[in-house]
Amino acid sequence: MTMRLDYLSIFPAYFDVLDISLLGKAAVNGLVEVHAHDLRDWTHDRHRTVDDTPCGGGAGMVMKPDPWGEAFDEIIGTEPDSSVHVIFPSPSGAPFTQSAAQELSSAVRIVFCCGRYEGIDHRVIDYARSMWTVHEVSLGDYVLNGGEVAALAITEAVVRLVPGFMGNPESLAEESFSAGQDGLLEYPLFTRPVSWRGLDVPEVLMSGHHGRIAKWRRDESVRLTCERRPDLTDSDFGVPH
Ligand SMILES: COc1ccc(Cn2ccc3ccc(-c4cc(N)[nH]n4)cc32)cc1
Repeated sequence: MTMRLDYLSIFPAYFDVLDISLLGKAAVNGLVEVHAHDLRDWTHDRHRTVDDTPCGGGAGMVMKPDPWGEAFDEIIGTEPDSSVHVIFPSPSGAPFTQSAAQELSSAVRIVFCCGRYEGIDHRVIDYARSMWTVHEVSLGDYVLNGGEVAALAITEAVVRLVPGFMGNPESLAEESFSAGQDGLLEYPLFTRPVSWRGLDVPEVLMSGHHGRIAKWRRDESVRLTCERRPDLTDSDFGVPH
């Protein structure tokens, strides 16, 4: 099953990068199909205007609804279809999580609507909600200039979970935030040389004693999680506060 990804933006060149590395390979393997579109292709004035001043006043500019609606008609269609997932990155969106990425990895179609300026006329989101499955998502509590970088991050988080994408699916189970780690941060990783600039690999990892290695790794995950992400330590996970 091929996943179709569409990107609507006034900077479609942001998505040229999707031809590189793993994502490029996935596209070649037919796992994903990527289409980037310039929102200005759905404007009709000489200046290809996509923005206007906010109703009710306020600073900055708001993206007009018209180009979005015409782009939707052409790219997605005019019939409702709940199997189409439309993602609006937004500073006021719900936090994007690994479980959201997991859910989206089984989608047949995802359309990323990348806003700029102060954002998109809200009726665009309301219209999209009446037609498709809409997700307004934030990448985190920091401010970007537009939705493109967020769309790239979400794309990578989702596509790497598509069955057949990762060469070694076992590696997915051991990662931070994956269910396999009980919601804990990943333990520190080491490889050869065993001694490097006076810094040595922890002896336990060279002991060949799998039980002790597993305990060291678990203890390190708990220590790191308590130190850096107390919000992840919850009595449900049995991790001490
Ligand atoms: C505070 O109000 C703001 C309103 C708009 C903007 C610029 N902008 C325009 C579209 C757009 C889409 C996503 C994001 C974004 C997402 C996250 N996690 N941070 N920033 C930012 C975006 C900045 C701030």
